[in-house]
Amino acid sequence: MISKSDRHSNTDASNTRFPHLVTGGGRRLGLAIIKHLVAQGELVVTSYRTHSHEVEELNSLGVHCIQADFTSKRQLDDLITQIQSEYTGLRSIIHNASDWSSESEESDLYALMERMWKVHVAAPYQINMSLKNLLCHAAESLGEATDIIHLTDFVAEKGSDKHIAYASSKAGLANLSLSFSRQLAPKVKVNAIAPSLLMFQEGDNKEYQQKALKKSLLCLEPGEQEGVAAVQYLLNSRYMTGRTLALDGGRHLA
Ligand SMILES: NC(=O)C1=CN([C@@H]2O[C@H](COP(=O)(O)OP(=O)(O)OC[C@H]3O[C@@H](n4cnc5c(N)ncnc54)[C@H](OP(=O)(O)O)[C@@H]3O)[C@@H](O)[C@H]2O)C=CC1
Ligand SMILES: Nc1nc2c(c(=O)[nH]1)N=C([C@H](O)[C@@H](O)CO)CN2
Repeated sequence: MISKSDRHSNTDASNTRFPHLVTGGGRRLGLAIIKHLVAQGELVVTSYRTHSHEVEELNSLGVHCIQADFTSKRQLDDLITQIQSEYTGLRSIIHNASDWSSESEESDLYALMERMWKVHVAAPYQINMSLKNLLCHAAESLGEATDIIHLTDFVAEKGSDKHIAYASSKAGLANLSLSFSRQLAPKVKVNAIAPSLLMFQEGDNKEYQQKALKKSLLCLEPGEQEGVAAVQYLLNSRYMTGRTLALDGGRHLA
């Protein structure tokens, strides 16, 4: 029997390691979270929508990459079925996948809201409901709580002028943290991370960037590692659940 202190943080007495599931792992924050976990020797499964050289890189790192567009119920069901058939437990589920669409980009507003809800609420809800038993099994085997982490957004609480449907769906995602933290305690901790600005999109011009930076007290673009550090804090925490880490540079006071 190896002592708990000798075990890898994510290995049970039978030396079984339980993977992290990260959704939207093909770029930016999701990709950075995965590389951070892999660098620590963790096992990772990820869902991606669009195949890319980054996905190929993740495959070469031993990450189990599964294609799934969350606007397709069949693809979401297939993702869940594949994970249920290949794994007996999960160390965490990190809901990072997101579609940041605005009203200006979509003439069919019903379709926009439907897509926002599918990606940010329906998919995380179905994944949590279908895979919570794997999180609980891993917690029992490891002798410590496992994690669900929802990537929400500052605008979930404040609303948005140009991303109304997006913001409302992120509020729905934030609400999932409350229900699942009550339902799954103490085996599973359920928390959210609500950034206001982590990193700009490639196409954001200087005028837009300057305007966005001035919205917070700290006036800076922290970068993806700010989000990675928040994820690691929640994975390490033994006493936080049902809460949200606000990564907003003091925007609530600006
Ligand atoms: N960047 C920031 O400043 C902020 C980010 N956040 C949140 O943090 C998280 C990470 O942000 P960021 O890295 O910028 O996100 P990105 O928008 O750059 O990437 C989102 C990921 O989600 C995937 N995705 C998009 N649509 C779907 C879909 N229909 N089905 C499945 N996957 C999909 C994308 O896949 P593909 O690459 O194939 O398109 C991509 O991998 C998100 O939840 C975001 O809302 C919140 C506030 C600020
Ligand atoms: N899925 C995404 N959500 C968000 C993004 C993004 O790039 N992808 N970016 C933001 C911005 O940082 C915005 O808050 C300020 O420019 C918000 N959500």
